[in-house]
Amino acid sequence: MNTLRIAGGQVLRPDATVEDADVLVDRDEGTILDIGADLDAEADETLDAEGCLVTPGLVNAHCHVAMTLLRGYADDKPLDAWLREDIWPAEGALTPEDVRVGAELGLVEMIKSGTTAFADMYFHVPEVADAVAEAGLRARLGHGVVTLGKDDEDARADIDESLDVAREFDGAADGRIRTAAMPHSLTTVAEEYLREFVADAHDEGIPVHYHANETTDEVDPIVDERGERPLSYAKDLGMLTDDDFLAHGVHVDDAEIDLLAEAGTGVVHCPASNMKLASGMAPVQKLLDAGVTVGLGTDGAASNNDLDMFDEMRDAAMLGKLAADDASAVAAPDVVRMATAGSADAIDLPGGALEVGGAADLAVVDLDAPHLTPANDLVSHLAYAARGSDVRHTVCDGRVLMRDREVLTLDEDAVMARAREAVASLRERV
Ligand SMILES: CSC[C@H]1O[C@@H](n2cnc3c(O)ncnc32)[C@H](O)[C@@H]1O
Ligand SMILES: [Zn+2]
Repeated sequence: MNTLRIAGGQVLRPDATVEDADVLVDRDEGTILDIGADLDAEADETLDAEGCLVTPGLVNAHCHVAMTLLRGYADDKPLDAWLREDIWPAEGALTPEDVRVGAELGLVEMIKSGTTAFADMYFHVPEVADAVAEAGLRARLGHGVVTLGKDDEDARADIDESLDVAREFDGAADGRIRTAAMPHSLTTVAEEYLREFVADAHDEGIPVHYHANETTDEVDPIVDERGERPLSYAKDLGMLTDDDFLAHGVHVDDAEIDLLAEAGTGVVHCPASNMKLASGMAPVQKLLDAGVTVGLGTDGAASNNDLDMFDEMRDAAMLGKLAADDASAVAAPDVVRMATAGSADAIDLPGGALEVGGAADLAVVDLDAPHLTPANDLVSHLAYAARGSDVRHTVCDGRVLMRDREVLTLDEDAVMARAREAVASLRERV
């Protein structure tokens, strides 16, 4: 058996306690063999975790990873204008190679900030999947479908591509890649297509992921035209099952929260994107109180503007308190759970907890920094004070993806150089 030992650190356990312990990993199986203070087995490789906190790898449950190329491309606009005036025209000019390098750039950023798994909605998914296979993370990938403005033939071709991609890539990269069918939203895919698309996906056991209840501009027309709330419409369309997960859920009323809790549909909270686009404040504490599975996501780097899940935890805690008008709402252990087990649960991928027999997906956070001193409460530090740049080592599926801040699976400098070139060329074309 080929083993890895993460030695000399403190370990964050699923019950949010912290203990002095080593973590022993079976690299062949990609699982945790043991966690404890007195492990005497020799290991084939050791990662030094002295002065560090070993946490589950962070799980970014909603992203458009190749949008790193559009970071800073268009800021300071609301969602609809931002998409229509800037983002969609630029995305129309992206080549498969652009998406590949954008994805690689995002994956380097994720590895460097302790993220080991993510869910992604984009296009040119084969290129994203190749990049994920090389980088070594886990992902749930899907082709995002928009039928708005398309004729019937193009709309059906987009849906077919989403289903084909979901079939073809499920289980790729030694099982680290899973898939979903991804209608973009309840307003950008017409009802006549949504109903059939969702039924076809579910018939084949493919989960569905979509944006929902993100802005009032999106919610109000649904209510006006149908006389029902968006998530009642989603339920009618069959898109509210416990395999499905939606992004945002900002403008949800109490009845919709009950629908989510009853159905077991996951909600991915994206606080930075919601603040930047001024979309609104999701009622996260209410969702948690109702028993809804809540994960955390960055959304794309063009509306965030980074993929750092530590930032996201802090934003979620701060915004959750404002939304609830209660400083005790969305507390540190809640956001850490959302960024780990909550997200893993929402997108149904392994990871999110450090436990014997579980996935060896972890981040080693170096605590030897002024902003993490003194170590009064390490869960508080993860939620409120730590940064992605504090991550020293990242491990996914038992494989070391970053050691002492050196990314081992992708060439960081080369990826950045290719991304700069791709964007220079894109800017000439758009
Ligand atoms: C068709 S692939 C996915 C599609 O979603 C766009 N997108 C990025 N951020 C958001 C957001 O916050 N709400 C809705 N849609 C978003 C992305 O640019 C792609 O076009
Ligand atoms: Zn999104």
